Amino acid sequence: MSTRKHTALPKARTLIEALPWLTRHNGKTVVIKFGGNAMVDEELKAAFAQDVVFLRQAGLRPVVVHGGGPQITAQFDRLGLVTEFKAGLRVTTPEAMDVVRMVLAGQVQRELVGLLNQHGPLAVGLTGEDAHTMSATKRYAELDGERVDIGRVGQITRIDAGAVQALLDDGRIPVISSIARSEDDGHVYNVNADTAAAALAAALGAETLMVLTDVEGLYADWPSSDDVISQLTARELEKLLPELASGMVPKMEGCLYAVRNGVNTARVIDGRVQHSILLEIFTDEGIGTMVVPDEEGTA
Ligand SMILES: Nc1ncnc2c1ncn2[C@@H]1O[C@H](COP(=O)(O)OP(=O)(O)O)[C@@H](O)[C@H]1O
Ligand SMILES: CC(=O)N[C@@H](CCC(=O)OP(=O)(O)O)C(=O)O
Repeated sequence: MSTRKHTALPKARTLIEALPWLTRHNGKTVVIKFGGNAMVDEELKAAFAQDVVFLRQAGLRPVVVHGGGPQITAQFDRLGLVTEFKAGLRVTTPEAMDVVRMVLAGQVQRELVGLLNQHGPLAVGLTGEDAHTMSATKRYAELDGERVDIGRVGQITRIDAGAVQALLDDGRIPVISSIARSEDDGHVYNVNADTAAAALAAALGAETLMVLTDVEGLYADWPSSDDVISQLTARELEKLLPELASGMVPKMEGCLYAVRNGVNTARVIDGRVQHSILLEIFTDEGIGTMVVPDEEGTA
């Protein structure tokens, strides 16, 4: 009996350590972007689902916005079709849009909803099309100073967060695919998932935007070094933006947009580390890169 008590004590301490964080975050909305590159294996995806459900049961209001770039590319491969990116955005013909929509809404979103719902009737999947959650107009890519037509790629013009708020109020976990309804015509647009998550976080007045990816955070001098910048202000990030490359660009632009539009912190964290969400929310040692608004920072 006494041995059992003794071995259980560290567990109680761990729970107590989380108390100030639980108090601080109670009732707060957290938008979590789960990148396609972070969905490495089944175990990680299951741990992701556990973390999100944990947040919900601990009194937070988590919202998941998911990507699926590698999964979309794999589907193109299976179909024997070629797909290309320009300035980090997928060239999306109307036929390609069908594939993007099928993979994001029909495959990746369904899988995440299924994993979350193993813990109860919690997750509800939707795309930005549903209830006009995300509206967009055509976005062009900038290549060597030239405007390039990349098809049905959208830039978000409006977020109607009503349906997402209603789901949160009902105790659900919304899982959202980055597809937007078109303001221009009756069709839909492919939206980068980082951009979609940032826009939604701002519209929801979220406390935190958390972007899970396949690196430890923002590297100061990528690819020469893997020193992670643990914290920076919006102004510091703005100065760094022109030097960033590839997939980090929409992530950091999204973080900047979020903190400049009412979100308290925006973080990029390593989705390959199991339970990285819990480590980031409930401990002092943040594990990735945290962007804070100017007035709270050190710029
Ligand atoms: N400064 C940087 N710090 C970290 N990663 C960077 C940086 N610049 C570019 N990257 C690249 O960005 C990638 C993450 O973006 P992306 O591949 O789009 O991921 P996701 O599918 O999670 O959205 C990293 O794997 C890395 O190759
Ligand atoms: C316009 C554009 O490029 N859209 C992305 C949408 C998915 C996405 O952003 O997925 P990750 O977060 O996994 O990169 C695409 O088609 O790949």
